[in-house]
Amino acid sequence: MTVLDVSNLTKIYGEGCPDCLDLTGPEMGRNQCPECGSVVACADVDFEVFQGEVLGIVGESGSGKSSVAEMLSLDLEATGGSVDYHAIDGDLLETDYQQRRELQDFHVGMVHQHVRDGLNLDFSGGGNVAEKLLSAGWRDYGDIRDRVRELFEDTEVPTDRMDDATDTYSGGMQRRVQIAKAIANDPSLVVLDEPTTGLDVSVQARVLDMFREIQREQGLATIVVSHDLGVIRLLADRTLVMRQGRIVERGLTDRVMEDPHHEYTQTLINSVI
Ligand SMILES: Nc1ncnc2c1ncn2[C@@H]1O[C@H](COP(=O)(O)OP(=O)(O)OP(=O)(O)O)[C@@H](O)[C@H]1O
Repeated sequence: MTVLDVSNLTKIYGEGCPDCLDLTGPEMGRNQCPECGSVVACADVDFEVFQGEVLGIVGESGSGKSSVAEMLSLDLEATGGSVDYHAIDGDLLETDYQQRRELQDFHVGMVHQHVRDGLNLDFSGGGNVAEKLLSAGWRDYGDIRDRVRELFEDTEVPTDRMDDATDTYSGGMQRRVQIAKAIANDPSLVVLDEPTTGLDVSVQARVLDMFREIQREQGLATIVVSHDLGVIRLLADRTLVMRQGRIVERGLTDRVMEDPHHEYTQTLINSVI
């Protein structure tokens, strides 16, 4: 089942002009329009995401990955395009404020690149997850505690730390709490933006393994955005490669990694071998 169908997704920072799209992109070697100075973060981005699959988006810093992720998690307004989303049977980009809140509360879980964008570090870890349950209508204190405990167990956060302030948690624990919060209301889509930023290598592997297990068990449609090919290789079934705001290559992750067709993908892969 198709969860998300993205067509011509475009984000331009700035006023934009009729030449922006023609004068930017990988062939032009830039993402800033020389005519008007606007930055074309991404343009003409097309893809589908199916239930139970992980789609990876990889590219170097500035290629437009986060802009795509934030538009799909409804944290950033798109300049153009359409996103058919099965949960609302319509265009995600045409939703009003109320619908967006509802989608973020129930249907789309986001794990932000920067912990501070996803968690209130002054709240307890449990409080951060409880906040997400409260916004979805949970009211009974005991039920909320039980659900938070269950989510902490699933994401391997020590339950005896539930009531401690989140800023006393390790980086890996904070990332796990973000994942617990993202999946709290059984969303149909989870977006992970650079899920291992700031974690050391052994912690990265444990967080990714834990997420992969939950993702498989729950059949979550997931988009994972990373500059790190190791993260993409470990999580993604299919991969899109972005450069200067455009998709330059797409395919099954194994194929993209082992037999990259585009010169840029070959350079990316060679740079980590
Ligand atoms: N608020 C903004 N105003 C102007 N330009 C922006 C803004 N946010 C992002 N950009 C520009 O848009 C382009 C794409 O940025 P984006 O963050 O989507 O890329 P990215 O691939 O996720 O990079 P990173 O991994 O470094 O976050 C970059 O050139 C960036 O400088």
